[in-house]
Amino acid sequence: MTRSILCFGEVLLRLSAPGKQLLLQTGGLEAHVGGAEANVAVSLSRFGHKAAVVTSLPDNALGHACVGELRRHGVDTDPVRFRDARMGLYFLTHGAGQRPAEVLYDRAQSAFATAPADSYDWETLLKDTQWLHVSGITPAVSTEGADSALRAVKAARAANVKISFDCNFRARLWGSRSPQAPGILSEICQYADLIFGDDRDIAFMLGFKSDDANATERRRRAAAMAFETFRSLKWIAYTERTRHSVDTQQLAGTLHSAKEVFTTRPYPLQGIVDRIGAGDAFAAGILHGLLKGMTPQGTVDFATAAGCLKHTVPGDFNLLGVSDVELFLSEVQTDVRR
Ligand SMILES: Nc1ncnc2c1ncn2[C@@H]1O[C@H](COP(=O)(O)OP(=O)(O)O)[C@@H](O)[C@H]1O
Ligand SMILES: O=C(O)C(=O)C[C@H](O)[C@H](O)COP(=O)(O)O
Repeated sequence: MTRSILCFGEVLLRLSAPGKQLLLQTGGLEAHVGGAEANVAVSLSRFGHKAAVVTSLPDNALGHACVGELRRHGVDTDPVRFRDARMGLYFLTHGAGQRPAEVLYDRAQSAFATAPADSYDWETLLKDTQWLHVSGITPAVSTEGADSALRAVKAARAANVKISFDCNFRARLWGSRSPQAPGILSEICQYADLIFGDDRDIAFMLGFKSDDANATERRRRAAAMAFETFRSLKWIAYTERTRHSVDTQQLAGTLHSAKEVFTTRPYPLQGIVDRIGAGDAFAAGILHGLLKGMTPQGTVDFATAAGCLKHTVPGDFNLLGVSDVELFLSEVQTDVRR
């Protein structure tokens, strides 16, 4: 049976301070499996698609526990490679009120970051696959990651597999390699059918100043420049977050084709439980719509609803299914379903 999507990237163990506590305030840490690309795979699997993850993990209890967690949510982990190297971690302190969330990475020299680019046999891995999903985090983690991501998208293009790329800019990961970032990210975008990225990502990659005061106009101009520059590109999608505080925000979604723009209304987000992974939930929603042949408006509505709902689920993964998203979109007011 054809696989809907292969997601390539680092699977991370996330260690977070409980509730709204500061890191190590009371000594406890909650563990969740995460990582941008794994989040997309889990969400698509929960939406009923055949999703697989390809990554490199340590050949120890941590690496095997991560694989077990992905499998629990129906993700195919056969392509996962195990190596004798460390687990990539990130520490998270949730935000509250006027205090933003804080991510502390501890992933240098991880099994994924040090995996040589020839660790992955893309020709075999991409067989019978409709989409490859990669993100800008992989080239940011190491030169090996950058080489691997480029090899992956080139192989996907050669095999006629569609390419989804989430720009996911992470300044703290690029570090001293940041001058190389625009060149590497835009080379990957040359192969992409679908990009998740807004005007900031596009301006950064193409090296222009995005200074139009009107945000909508700024995003539309940037998208037009991306369609002109990246010749394989068919879709650009992003969310727009309006922050009143860390706990009270609004989220709206946009999907551009080369000729048209589809947007949603801003949805209020109240009592946010966990905002990490909302971008990945949105990405999975867009991919779900494209895989299902939904209309562009239906696709961005579904994706934005999925992104909103992720804010209610603790952990990196959006574990909600299609019926949960449809209930959200129906705007039926209920506090208990029974
Ligand atoms: N310094 C930056 N340069 C270029 N793009 C950036 C920068 N910081 C963030 N971005 C991009 O802006 C977009 C919004 O980022 P962010 O506000 O962190 O929200 P989200 O969690 O929805 O990705 C993302 O697509 C991200 O890649
Ligand atoms: O930063 C990384 O390297 C990670 O992969 C950690 C998180 O899982 C994703 O960053 C979630 O990203 P959002 O969906 O944009 O909140």
